[in-house]
Amino acid sequence: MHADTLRSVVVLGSTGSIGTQALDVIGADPGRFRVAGLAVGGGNPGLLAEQAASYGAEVVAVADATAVPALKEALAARGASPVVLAGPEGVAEVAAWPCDTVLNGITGALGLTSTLVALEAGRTLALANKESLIIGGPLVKRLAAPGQILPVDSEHSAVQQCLWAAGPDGHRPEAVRRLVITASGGPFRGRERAELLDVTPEMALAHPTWSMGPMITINSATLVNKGLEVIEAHLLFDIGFDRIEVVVHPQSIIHSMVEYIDGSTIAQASPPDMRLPIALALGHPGRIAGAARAIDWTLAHTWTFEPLDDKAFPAVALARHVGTEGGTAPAVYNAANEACLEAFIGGGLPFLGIVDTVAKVVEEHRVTPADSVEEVLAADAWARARATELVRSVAAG
Ligand SMILES: NC(=O)C1=CN([C@@H]2O[C@H](COP(=O)(O)OP(=O)(O)OC[C@H]3O[C@@H](n4cnc5c(N)ncnc54)[C@H](OP(=O)(O)O)[C@@H]3O)[C@@H](O)[C@H]2O)C=CC1
Ligand SMILES: CC(=O)[C@@H](O)[C@H](O)COP(=O)(O)O
Ligand SMILES: [Mn+2]
Repeated sequence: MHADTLRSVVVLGSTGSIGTQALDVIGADPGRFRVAGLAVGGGNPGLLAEQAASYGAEVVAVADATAVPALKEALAARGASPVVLAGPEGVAEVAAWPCDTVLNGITGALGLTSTLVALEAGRTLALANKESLIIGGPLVKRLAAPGQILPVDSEHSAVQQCLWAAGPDGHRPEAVRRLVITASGGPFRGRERAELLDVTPEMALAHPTWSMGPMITINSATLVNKGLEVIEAHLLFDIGFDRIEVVVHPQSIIHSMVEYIDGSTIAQASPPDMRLPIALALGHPGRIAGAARAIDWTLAHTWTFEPLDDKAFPAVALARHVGTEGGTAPAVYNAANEACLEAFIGGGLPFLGIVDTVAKVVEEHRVTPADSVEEVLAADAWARARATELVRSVAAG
């Protein structure tokens, strides 16, 4: 590929699970990609410096300004001299840095500003940070031109591929009967509610099929991740909640499906490896050869499907409820969950308390429109504070 066809990429959250895999994809094809900028929280300045030096980033940012001295020292030791920015404003500046594609691999609601800034700057947004779309909802959608957001989340990348595979006619909304989103079921699949009483963070962090950051891993255990993904699918593909189904598929090989009105179902299948959806979003509209391993059809293997147990795992039904309410409701669901995760990891809330508390916060919330960032952030702040109060009152007995 000629140098002027190089695609420049900004990777936000470059030291995390998505970020490091994105750099693997980029590094495997230096004729296709170059790294324009990197941004992180600041927990691992040494790794950020190493990435900046290896990939020749023009700019790096750490959200936590106290990490700057260690970062500068590590950069100097590697002979790298990118522009160094700090604080949330520094991260936002990297999100708007001149480039072709911004990959948002930041975790949680913190990723909202970057999503908005990248879209406003006109960049193609490879979106792993589902939370920003879910909480920003109409705000994010208003900013995004058709095709400007490319999903990185494996299920949504799969749906996108199924829609593309069906050709121009299959992509028409009236041709689609429903989307079927697959869920691994997490480490506690098959358990009843009573069997979830003494689940520890260590147990919840043991995902059966994917290796991911801690927040999404625990969200997979509670099925909150699948709830968020149902809302994400509704927003990305403009389809009603009554036409989005969840099916448990423990092997995580079928990443989702589209059922058409004529009874045909198109599914996307590949071994669980995020480098495939990342490569697809970064390389779009091309496919990157060897981005991930394909299924080995010489080995005997079985794919199974089962219904979701909504009694033991009510998070998906709750997400459908907040998604249907719209406005600030999804932001409240997400923020209450993030606060509860922190409490669970810190030992201050039992596993079942996570979704129970989110449900209480959602019930108390008076939904308002989410037409501005301020409205979304106010709902987010209220939900975190209320969830924290409820957690404390439970702990106090
Ligand atoms: N991991 C996966 O396989 C998948 C992840 N996703 C989604 O992708 C996103 C990232 O997940 P994952 O990679 O697992 O998470 P990780 O926890 O592994 O990584 C998060 C990254 O975000 C950085 N970060 C934290 N705070 C900020 C901030 N304020 N500004 C900039 N960067 C920040 C972290 O830096 P530091 O460590 O310095 O704090 C780290 O680099 C999530 O939204 C998740 O739901 C979706 C599908 C699959
Ligand atoms: C890899 C990915 O996209 C994750 O969101 C994954 O789907 C989590 O697995 P669960 O199906 O267990 O939520
Ligand atoms: Mn997913």
